[in-house]
Amino acid sequence: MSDPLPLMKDLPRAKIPTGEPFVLASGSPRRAELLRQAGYEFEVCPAADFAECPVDFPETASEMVARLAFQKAVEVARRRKGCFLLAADTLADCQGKILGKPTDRQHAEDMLRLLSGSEHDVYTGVCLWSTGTDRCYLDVVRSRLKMDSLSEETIEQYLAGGRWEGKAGGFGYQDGNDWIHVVENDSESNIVGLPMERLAELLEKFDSLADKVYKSVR
Ligand SMILES: Cc1cn([C@H]2C[C@H](O)[C@@H](COP(=O)(O)OP(=O)(O)OP(=O)(O)O)O2)c(=O)[nH]c1=O
Repeated sequence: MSDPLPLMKDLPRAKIPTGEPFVLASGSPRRAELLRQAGYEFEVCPAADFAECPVDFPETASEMVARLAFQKAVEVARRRKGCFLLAADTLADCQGKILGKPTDRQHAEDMLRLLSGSEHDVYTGVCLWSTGTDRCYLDVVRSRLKMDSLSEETIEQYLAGGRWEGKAGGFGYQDGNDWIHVVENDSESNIVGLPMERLAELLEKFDSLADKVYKSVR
């Protein structure tokens, strides 16, 4: 379900460091809306679904969002030359269980029941990549949330509204629910898919932070 993102006040914006066209390598309507609200000019070029392929080795939620953001950037960088790419990935982590987007309503319900009454973390991985100069930087931002214990009625109502679709952890912080609270790092934009404050910092410092994507072999 596509629902409008409430207006977020005072979202920061920074210059694209290389002057290349800015490309959002994501199909997330929330990420595009956040960039628009901050006043960025950009094109949208989502990564193919296979960029989110699963792997069979242990990794933390933080490692996984960094890897997936990088994979999405790699996939788009192959096709879109001479641009400044931004790719991202968002996951929730509750007691060591990593929660991505629910595959169906039952999956969303299972996630909500797991999160109900607990604290959990939301991680967003951000990959910035200047394809013209072949320099890249990866970062991860974490926010901690607490969900009240949800009644059967609340779970049923929320699932019936369909707003769980396409959202990591099966719920949207932005949906105006009074049962979800920020405990640490109140970057609301991070929770909904793109840490706008960190993005502006990374753009400002990109020239000193970023490194060649591959140093020796390409
Ligand atoms: C935790 C949380 C996530 N989300 C969203 C942000 C992301 O769009 C989505 C996580 O899925 P992602 O795989 O990070 O992104 P996406 O599939 O929407 O887009 P793409 O893969 O093309 O980049 O969950 C919310 O909207 N609200 C929330 O509270």
